[in-house]
Amino acid sequence: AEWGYSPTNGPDVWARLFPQAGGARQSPVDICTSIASSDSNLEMKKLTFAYESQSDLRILNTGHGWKVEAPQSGSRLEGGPLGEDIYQLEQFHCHWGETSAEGSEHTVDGRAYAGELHLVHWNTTKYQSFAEAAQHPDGLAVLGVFFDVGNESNDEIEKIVSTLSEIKFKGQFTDIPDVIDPTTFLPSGLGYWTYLGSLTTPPCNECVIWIVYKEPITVTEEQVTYH
Ligand SMILES: C[C@@H](NC(=O)c1ccc(Cl)c(S(N)(=O)=O)c1)c1ccccc1O
Ligand SMILES: [Zn+2]
Repeated sequence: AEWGYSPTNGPDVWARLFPQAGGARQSPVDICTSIASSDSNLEMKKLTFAYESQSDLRILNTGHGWKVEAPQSGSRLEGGPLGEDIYQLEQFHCHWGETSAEGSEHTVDGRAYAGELHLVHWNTTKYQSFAEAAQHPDGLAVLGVFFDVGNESNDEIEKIVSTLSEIKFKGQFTDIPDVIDPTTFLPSGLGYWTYLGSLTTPPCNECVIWIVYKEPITVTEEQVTYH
């Protein structure tokens, strides 16, 4: 049974096929800024990240957007809400919609953004593999970055979007020749919201520490709409 986003196979029926989708810490959520509380000890342990630049990364058409496989043993995400554990980049992917008025998974006070980039990491301090980490409540950490549509195109996103014409159909993949540095996807303002949630796609494992940046990055309409 293929899951998707239609009335017959979308989020409202995922729980029939994927029991975790009916759980108590499901993502995405609407971030209500008025009730989000600031947590002083998050400020004490600054969230830090270090990525490598990689070329020839494989990009896949997942049928729900694109996904770049980027296992980076040299990458590190730590601090902030991640306790003493170190998380390593596994992949990054994008969610977007038919128009630039919608497409993000998280919303902020009910407002959707044109799209949302997810940098998926797993806890290498405690677990031996991504698959194993995804079975534990502190197994994954995902950085979410909202896309705002504006006049400037994002050069790094362009390196990715420029390959999509080669992978028009679900399951197709190709290599991105350019060097990609995931650091360039992050906004300059590093304020974020964080909460304990899940994969937003099946099997919806409740294993994700979410870190959603407040500041969106700007991309052009062409960079975030289906063609
Ligand atoms: C879209 C893509 N999803 C992932 O690869 C994915 C994996 C881990 C996380 Cl943590 C997330 S997320 N969105 O919570 O950041 C998404 C996907 C495509 C096809 C089939 C299954 C499937 O999962
Ligand atoms: Zn995602």
